[in-house]
Amino acid sequence: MDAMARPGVSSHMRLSGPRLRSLNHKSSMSCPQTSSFTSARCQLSEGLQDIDKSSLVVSSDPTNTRTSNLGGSYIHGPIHNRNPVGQTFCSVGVCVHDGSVIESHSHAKEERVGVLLLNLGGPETLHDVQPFLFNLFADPDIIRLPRPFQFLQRPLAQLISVLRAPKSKEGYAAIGGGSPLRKITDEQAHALKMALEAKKMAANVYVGMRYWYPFTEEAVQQIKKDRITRLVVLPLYPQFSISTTGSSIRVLQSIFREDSYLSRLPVSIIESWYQREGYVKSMADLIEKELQSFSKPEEVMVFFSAHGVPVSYVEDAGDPYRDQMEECICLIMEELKARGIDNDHTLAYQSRVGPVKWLQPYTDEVLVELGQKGVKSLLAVPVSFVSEHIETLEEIDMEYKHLALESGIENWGRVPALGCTSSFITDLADAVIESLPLAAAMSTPRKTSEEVDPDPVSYAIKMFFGSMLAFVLLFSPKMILAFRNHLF
Ligand SMILES: C=CC1=C(C)c2cc3[nH]c(cc4nc(cc5[nH]c(cc1n2)c(C)c5CCC(=O)O)C(CCC(=O)O)=C4C)c(C)c3C=C
Ligand SMILES: [Fe+2]
Repeated sequence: MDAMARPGVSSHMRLSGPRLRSLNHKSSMSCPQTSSFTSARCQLSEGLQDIDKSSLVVSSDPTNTRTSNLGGSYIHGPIHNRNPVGQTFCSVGVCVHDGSVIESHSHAKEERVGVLLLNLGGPETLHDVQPFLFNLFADPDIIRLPRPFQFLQRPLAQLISVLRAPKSKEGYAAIGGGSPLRKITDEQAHALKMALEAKKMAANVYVGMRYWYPFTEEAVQQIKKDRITRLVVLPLYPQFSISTTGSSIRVLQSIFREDSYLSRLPVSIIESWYQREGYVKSMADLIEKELQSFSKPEEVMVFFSAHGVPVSYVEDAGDPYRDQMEECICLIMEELKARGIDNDHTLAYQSRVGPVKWLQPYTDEVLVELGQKGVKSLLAVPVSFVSEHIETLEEIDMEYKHLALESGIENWGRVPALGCTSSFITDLADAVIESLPLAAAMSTPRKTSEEVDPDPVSYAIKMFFGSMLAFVLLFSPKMILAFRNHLF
């Protein structure tokens, strides 16, 4: 894996702590890495001492977020005073700037602050589903092929997207014919802009999606047009995964290193923020409130369901996702315990795709097991994402609810996604303000000659042989078995 394309991954590997493996537990333990928000901070700074600074971009961060910039350096030391407020005044989604403000006569000290929210994106209509899936499977951070086979990426993506599309379309049809992600993310962007303004920071907030409109590339073009002078990148995933935040950051890096303005722009990336007190408390608030809807709240099993990733991401590629997820759940349960709520809880992983092994235990299997063990009341808590989306609205609310009730669970509830919850958005605004002084210019080198796009003839040859090989692979026994079992 390209070290430059994975800011912070090496540090996460070193920061990883012991794992929690028990399926169900009382929240009487202390969290593996941290026993309080304060100690989370100490852990992070200590972990940074032995990091290879040449390949690492994580900064010493007193803010309970893991922050990096796009370059190869990181900044030590205390946070300085908050920055001056931006000078561009445009509303989210419009971002038409007043040229007279933007032009170069502006005072040297004037900052135009931008915040770029990164998200996955989703098909807006059923017609979009297959091309959206193509974009997703064409991402080398989603299907990780060994180097010699990377030329197969696009033909394979084409095949898998066509084969997966009918199943995905059914799901999107069941939730109204498209993903709500764009609308919700725009609302979050607007709410964040307002929260920043309330804290006396004017900023443009942009939305950049990885696999559908508005694409990250479009958002970056707008950032350029608006002549933003300092940028905070905020992925809307609380925990870091190579497949989500990592993938979006890789795209950003490749855009930034090709552009002289962008490569000089001070940027700070908030890589993960699941440890932030505001996020943890907001999640605990939602759980506490939802527990009250049960007749016997203390008997309810709190069931955290996270989006899975293939095991190889964690075990071979050093994805910190599972460690961060476990620590996140631990922090939420500690917060609940501090409020006198001591329910049993468990963590499982949902949404596996394809014939490889994913993080376990699997949500569907655990639900059946819990039903068999006599659990009668269960509160599902989606924990890897902060908007409603297909996997909450269809997979959890329909498929898993049905399975749970069939398995003997009698009382079912589900915590809503955080969305625009004000305590959460306010905390994101704090995260942005805290990370702003850490922004530094990107300094990654341009593409090497090997990485530069090939000439059209060799591209056509590769595509032809790639398609043939993908076709052969597709009919291999493992793939046939996967399709039979509806794994795609
Ligand atoms: C933390 C969140 C997510 C991780 C990690 C993640 C990894 C991951 N996902 C796929 C395959 C698919 N994901 C799909 C949709 C989807 N995924 C996430 C989040 C994470 N994915 C979200 C929020 C969404 C929904 C977007 C929406 O439209 O609402 C889909 C498409 C839907 C479907 O067909 O199920 C696929 C496919 C892989 C392979 C992967 C890790 C390698
Ligand atoms: Fe996904």
